[in-house]
Amino acid sequence: MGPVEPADLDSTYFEAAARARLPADIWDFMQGGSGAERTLAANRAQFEHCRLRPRTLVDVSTTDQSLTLLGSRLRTPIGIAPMAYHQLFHPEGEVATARAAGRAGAVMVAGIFASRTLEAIAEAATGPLWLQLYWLRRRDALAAVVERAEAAGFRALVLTVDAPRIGRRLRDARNGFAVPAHIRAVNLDQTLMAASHRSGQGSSGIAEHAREQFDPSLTWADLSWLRERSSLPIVLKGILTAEDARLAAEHGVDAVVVSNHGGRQLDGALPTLAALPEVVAAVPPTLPVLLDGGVRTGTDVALAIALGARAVLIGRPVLWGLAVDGEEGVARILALLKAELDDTLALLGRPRLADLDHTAVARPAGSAAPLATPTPDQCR
Ligand SMILES: Cc1cc2nc3c(=O)[nH]c(=O)nc-3n(C[C@H](O)[C@H](O)[C@H](O)COP(=O)(O)O)c2cc1C
Ligand SMILES: CC(C)CC(=O)C(=O)O
Repeated sequence: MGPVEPADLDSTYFEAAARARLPADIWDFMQGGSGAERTLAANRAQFEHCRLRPRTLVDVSTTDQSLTLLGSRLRTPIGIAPMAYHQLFHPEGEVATARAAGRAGAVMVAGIFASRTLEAIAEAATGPLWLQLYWLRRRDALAAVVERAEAAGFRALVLTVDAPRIGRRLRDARNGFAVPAHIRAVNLDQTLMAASHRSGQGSSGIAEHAREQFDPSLTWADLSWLRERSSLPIVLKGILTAEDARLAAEHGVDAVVVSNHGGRQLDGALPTLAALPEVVAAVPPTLPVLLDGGVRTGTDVALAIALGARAVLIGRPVLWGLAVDGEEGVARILALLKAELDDTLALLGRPRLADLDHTAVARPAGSAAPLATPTPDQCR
């Protein structure tokens, strides 16, 4: 083995390196949140606030972070969150990301606004792929994408439910951000995407595009339309309350993602780690609950799993890796997070994911007292 690169010990290296490489408006689009960015900050603060309760004299000579999720075998509970337009960050776009996910044994959720075709992404992937959907007014276009995804071998549909319109992203509005003309959501008819490429006065192309093309009248009753069109598992992304978690279970969805869209939608929404326990408590134990938002270290992954998440999704750090070194950069970010989680499992005295339960988390933060059962306000 050669010398260890300092970069491979610290994901903040990738953040700084990505910032140095990216044009300011693309950096802002990626890194930013909505409004005063309170929820963006709260996602991180909640992880900082929680503390672990390590057990000792446990045999940790073997650690194991593998699991089965929606029928797919994964080598890690760390997956890639859906994000639009990976070619903003590297010319190979989603194809590079998919290769890196495969190398890590991680699930990748491709976005409906992917800049590479579903077929090219599927060809590059050696691990499971899911496809994220926004509910477009043009249901025929949505149905066509779903059909293509199924044919290409995608294994689940992830419907984003926290975006009837785009949050007030002030950085994008100030920058008049528009998706550059040479980067396209190639899986959709370009007449449906034109507004994304036009920068408006005091608004962004993506916000104007969503107003034009997203269907804000979507309700629970519409889920049956999607169910009728595909036999793939359906995952709802953007659940933050017990009420909606219960409705999701009642409507027969196959998994939910506790998410506030990385602080990019409703500013002031609660941080995902704080919402997680009530969502987990509201659904049957067989229904997988995932979490995203602010997961930056192996410790964060362990906290989320201990509080009931089956897996986590990573957003911005994947794009930092992609911007720095394409497939290799994403592979390095995923390898780093996996190595950190492996260390955490060993030092926490919980060598398998199944050993990680609420007794691994102190409550309230800083207190050593465990709880007999998890409560919605654990670690708040
Ligand atoms: C640049 C960017 C683009 C995104 N695009 C989408 C998208 O198209 N669909 C979606 O459901 N979520 C999208 N998200 C939200 C992510 O899926 C995820 O919820 C969030 O980034 C997780 O938080 P983190 O970045 O703090 O890890 C996007 C996030 C970023 C940063
Ligand atoms: C093109 C956008 C709707 C994608 C995005 O920025 C997001 O969903 O956060």
